[in-house]
Amino acid sequence: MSLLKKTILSITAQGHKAFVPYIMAGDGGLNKLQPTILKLQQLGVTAIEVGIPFTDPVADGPTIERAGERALANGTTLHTVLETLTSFASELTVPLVAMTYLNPILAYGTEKFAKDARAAGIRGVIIPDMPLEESEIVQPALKNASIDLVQLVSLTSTPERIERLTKRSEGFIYAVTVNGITGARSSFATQLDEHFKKIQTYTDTPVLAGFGISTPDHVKSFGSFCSGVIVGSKIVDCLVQDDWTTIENLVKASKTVAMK
Ligand SMILES: O=P(O)(O)OC[C@@H](O)[C@@H](O)c1c[nH]c2ccccc12
Repeated sequence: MSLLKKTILSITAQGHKAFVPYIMAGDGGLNKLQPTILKLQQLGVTAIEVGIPFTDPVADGPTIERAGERALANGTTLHTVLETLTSFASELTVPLVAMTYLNPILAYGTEKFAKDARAAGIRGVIIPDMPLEESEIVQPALKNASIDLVQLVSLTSTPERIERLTKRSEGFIYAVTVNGITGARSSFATQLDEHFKKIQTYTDTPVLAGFGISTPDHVKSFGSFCSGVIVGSKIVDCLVQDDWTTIENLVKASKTVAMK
C-alpha cells in the first residue's frame, strides 16, 4: 500500500479525518515554502498539496489564479520548487502531493520529474488537465518512483466513469464537491453524502472532498461522510494575511468530526 494511502487510513483509524491544505509554491517568495510547510506539519495536517504555478490554470478560481500569478511574477518554476523542497526534504514528516498541470511536467521530462519529485518528498501527483485515458504518458515513470497518481472525480461524471476513476485512483480519491472552479464557498448542493458514499463503495482507497471548503463547519460536515478534506483558497488567503489562528481552527475541526 502506498505511503499516502497508509497515512490517510491511519488517521481515519484513529477516529480523525484527514486534513490536506493546499498551498501555492512561490506565493510570497520561495523562501516562505520551508517555514510554511514545517508549520503546517507541526499543526498536525495529514499531507500537504503543493501547487506549482502555471500560466493557464483552467481549473483554478480567482484566489488560486492570483496566487499563481504572484508566484510566476517572482520567477517560480517547477525546477526551483523541486530544488527548494529537496533542500529540506529530510525535515518532512508528512507526504507532499504536487498539483500541477501536464505541460510543466512534459517540459521538465516525465522521468526526470518523477525522480526529482520523489527526492523532494512528493508522494502523490494531481494533474487536473490529464484525462484518465491519457495517464499512460506519466504513470509508468511515477510508478517507478512510488508516486501516486490521484484522480479527480467530478459531480457530473457518469456512474460508469466514477467507478473507473475510483478504481484507478492512487493514494486517495479527490472528490470534487461543486460544479466549477476552485474557490471558497458558503454553501453546497444537498445530497452530496449519497454521492460520496457511492464513490466509497467501489474501493478501499480513501475519498477526500475538495473545492469550496472554507470553514470548520464545512470540514465537519464533509468529514462526516468521507475520509477527510482538502482546503485550498481559504488557506492561500490565510497565508497571505499570516492568519494562522484560522488555519489552526480548520485543522482542529478535522480532529473532532463525528461519523454519521
Ligand atoms: O480552493 P478550494 O476551493 O479550497 O479547492 C481546493 C483546491 O484549490 C486545490 O486542491 C487545487 C488547486 N488547484 C487545483 C486544480 C484542480 C484541482 C484541485 C486544485
